[in-house]
Amino acid sequence: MAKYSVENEVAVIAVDNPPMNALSHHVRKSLLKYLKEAESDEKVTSIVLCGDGRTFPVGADIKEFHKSVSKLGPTILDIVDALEKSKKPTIAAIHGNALGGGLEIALGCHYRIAMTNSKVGLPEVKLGILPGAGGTQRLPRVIGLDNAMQWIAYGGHHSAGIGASLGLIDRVVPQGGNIREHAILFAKAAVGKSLGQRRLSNISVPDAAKVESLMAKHLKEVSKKSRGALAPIVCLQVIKSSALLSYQEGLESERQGMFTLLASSQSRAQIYSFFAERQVSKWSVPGVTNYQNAVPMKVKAVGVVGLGTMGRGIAICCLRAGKITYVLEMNTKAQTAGVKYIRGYIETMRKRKQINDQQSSMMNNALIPVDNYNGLKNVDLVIEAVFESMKIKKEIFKKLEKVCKPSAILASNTSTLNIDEMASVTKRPQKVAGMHFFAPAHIMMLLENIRGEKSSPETIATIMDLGKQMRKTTVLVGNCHGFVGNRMFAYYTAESSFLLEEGAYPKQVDDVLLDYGFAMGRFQVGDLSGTDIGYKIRRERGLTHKQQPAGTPERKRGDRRYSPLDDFLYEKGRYGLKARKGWYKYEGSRTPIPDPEVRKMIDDFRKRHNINPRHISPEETLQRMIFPLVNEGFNVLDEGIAANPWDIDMIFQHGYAWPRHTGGPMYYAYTIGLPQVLKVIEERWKLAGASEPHWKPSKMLTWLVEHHGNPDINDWIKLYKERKSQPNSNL
Ligand SMILES: CC(C)(COP(=O)(O)OP(=O)(O)OC[C@H]1O[C@@H](n2cnc3c(N)ncnc32)[C@H](O)[C@@H]1OP(=O)(O)O)[C@@H](O)C(=O)NCCC(=O)NCCSC(=O)C[C@@H](O)CCCCCCCCCCCCC(=O)O
Ligand SMILES: NC(=O)c1ccc[n+]([C@@H]2O[C@H](COP(=O)([O-])OP(=O)(O)OC[C@H]3O[C@@H](n4cnc5c(N)ncnc54)[C@H](O)[C@@H]3O)[C@@H](O)[C@H]2O)c1
Repeated sequence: MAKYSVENEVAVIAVDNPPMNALSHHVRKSLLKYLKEAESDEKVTSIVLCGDGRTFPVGADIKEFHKSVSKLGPTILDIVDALEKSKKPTIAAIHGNALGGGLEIALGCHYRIAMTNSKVGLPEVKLGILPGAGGTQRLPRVIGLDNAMQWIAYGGHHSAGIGASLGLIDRVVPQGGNIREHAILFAKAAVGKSLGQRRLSNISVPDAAKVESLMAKHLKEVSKKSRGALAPIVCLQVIKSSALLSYQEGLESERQGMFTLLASSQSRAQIYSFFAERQVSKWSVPGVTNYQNAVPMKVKAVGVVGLGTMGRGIAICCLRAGKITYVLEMNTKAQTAGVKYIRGYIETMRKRKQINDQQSSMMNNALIPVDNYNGLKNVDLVIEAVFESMKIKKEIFKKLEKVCKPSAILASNTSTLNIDEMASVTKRPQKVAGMHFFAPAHIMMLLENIRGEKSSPETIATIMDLGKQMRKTTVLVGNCHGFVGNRMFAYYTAESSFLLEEGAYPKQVDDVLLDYGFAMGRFQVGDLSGTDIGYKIRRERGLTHKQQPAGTPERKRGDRRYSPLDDFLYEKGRYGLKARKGWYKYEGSRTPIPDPEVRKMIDDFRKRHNINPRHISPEETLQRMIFPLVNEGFNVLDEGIAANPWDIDMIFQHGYAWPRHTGGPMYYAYTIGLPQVLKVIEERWKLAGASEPHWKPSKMLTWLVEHHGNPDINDWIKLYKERKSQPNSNL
């Protein structure tokens, strides 16, 4: 709804649709009604449009997309038109965020004023669509093509100050000011002034002459940054029309572009992702606790043990979240290097103006290096990030148990190991949990939090809350080897090596993944993270080539198929980018170059095992990489290790850079259709047999297909768990 009042001859229309004032159908109806009322009321000389509560409208109601209600008029464009055509000056008074359709209605207004801390932007591209209420045609007319392409194709949020510097915002209201009062005064002063040039559809695009070169520049950038995504490209094509066509023709191109994008599976996947991101914070442990009733502990001070690759990134996350951060490292050199790295990073943030001088000195003061466990006696929570060894981790947990106050939570950043086993050496298993960060910890958005068997509701609530304070996409999962992400990802990695054995080379596999939309292929990522990481994990599990007793078949571990190619690579000192050689070689830059030495290693291996290499199609490559991972995803859901398919999808989008426009592995399977996915898995299972158990069709997947075909992803858990809970379900 909207609220209407007239103050001092100024009509004030305030959108009132909490929490974000989205422009839902009922809001659009009421907005247009009040606009007409203000227009026809002779006592009204000007009109202010604003948002009640937290914010100016943040755009269309995303819940209405792909539903019949979206087709009900008036549209946002009808409102934009009415605002622009008004004979009385219209002023948008922005506080909070003016995003998407919200900014488009502000662009329909003759003037825009904004609170200094407000944000503006057209983020539709992130939903796989484009600004569909004239934004692609009006924004370039105010801020120029180059800026508009940048804003729309990347969907960023920009400060009011930046907006003002580009001519989008006519006045910035300082902190503490009352936006509504300022807008009313502004509106009074605008009465009687010519509105001709204030109607943005009347003016031309300032840098229209540069359209071709700008188009080439931005197309190149988006194809690199958003590989495989349709929306950024369609956005650019439609913005181009603003420079070459009339406003009306440009609008038609916008309409066509919107139809194309709305009809694509990508927009559905991205809208799913928008809600999934918010859904994961509403965690629940069925029958035990959930986000609404568990109360987090207050965490003022955190300890980080181990200051290697992960520990330093984790410490930065803690400092950014305002925590006093004690860091303990056993190796003096590593301690000095780690502290230097963290302080250097704080300084970089300051130089980039991500933090101010005061914040920088607060963070520096909050970083406290200690050289023994006693130094951690006052912390509320410890995150252990030492070598991936159960023995070492248990020793550390025993020490922490002794020195830390009884209320302190003990968390491990282990990527694979059993949290309950670590908890078992303490007297506080209810206070033990996993906090699995992804490398680099201060950059990657994912935090996979692991609840142990005995973790208390307070412990779970605290680690989830801490993730939120760190602004991470924080997903709660259960305890098992590799948890959700690494457990599923192991099959993706394993299959990639099997593909090499059978006929592919690293670049061939990586190219397929790049075409799918990954920013990097599996072997490029392996080189970037370091091939030693996987090796150490395999060594901890006794799997590596060198650990096997004489006579062990090279391609088997127990009765399972195993590819030793990754071990051979490591044993040749090819540790990845840091060694300037891994699956690829690197000559002076980070560009991966296929290396004949690796090719020879693979060829020799095939010869030794009498493998006749065959051509492997891109389709088979993709299915072999992704479908076992999806199959394991269903096992993870079946076991309750992940609560929902979108939890898995968020883990992969934010922890493994899975392309957002596919929605994630589980949503992708849904897009393809579960029956088709199962068919391929079953065929492969027949071929591979018991030595490749990751192809054994998941019970949950099989049941869903047999009984429901391709049910809505939102119903998977409900349908399956209902059936599973029935007696004699055999599930
Ligand atoms: C604004 C935010 C940055 C705030 O972040 P914050 O972290 O503070 O809060 P949350 O993100 O947790 O949000 C709280 C709560 O609100 C829900 N919510 C937020 N935004 C919307 C929204 N736009 N619609 C619906 N619900 C919303 C959110 O889900 C949370 O609730 P939950 O229960 O899930 O916890 C941040 O919220 C944010 O980034 N929001 C989205 C901003 C955005 O993307 N805006 C663009 C929207 S798309 C758009 O505006 C399109 C326009 O160009 C118009 C296109 C017209 C084309 C016509 C074709 C078809 C059809 C559809 C109907 C359109 C009507 C029409 O034109 O007539
Ligand atoms: N590197 C990754 O990509 C990644 C990602 C997620 C999780 N992890 C997990 O994080 C943990 C750390 O991994 P990393 O890559 O940072 O390892 P790393 O080898 O870079 O750092 C580990 C650090 O711990 C220190 N250390 C070892 N024993 C110690 C002790 N008893 N007390 C204090 N310090 C000690 C070492 O000196 C070293 O500096 C592992 O459990 C790993 O599985 C790693």
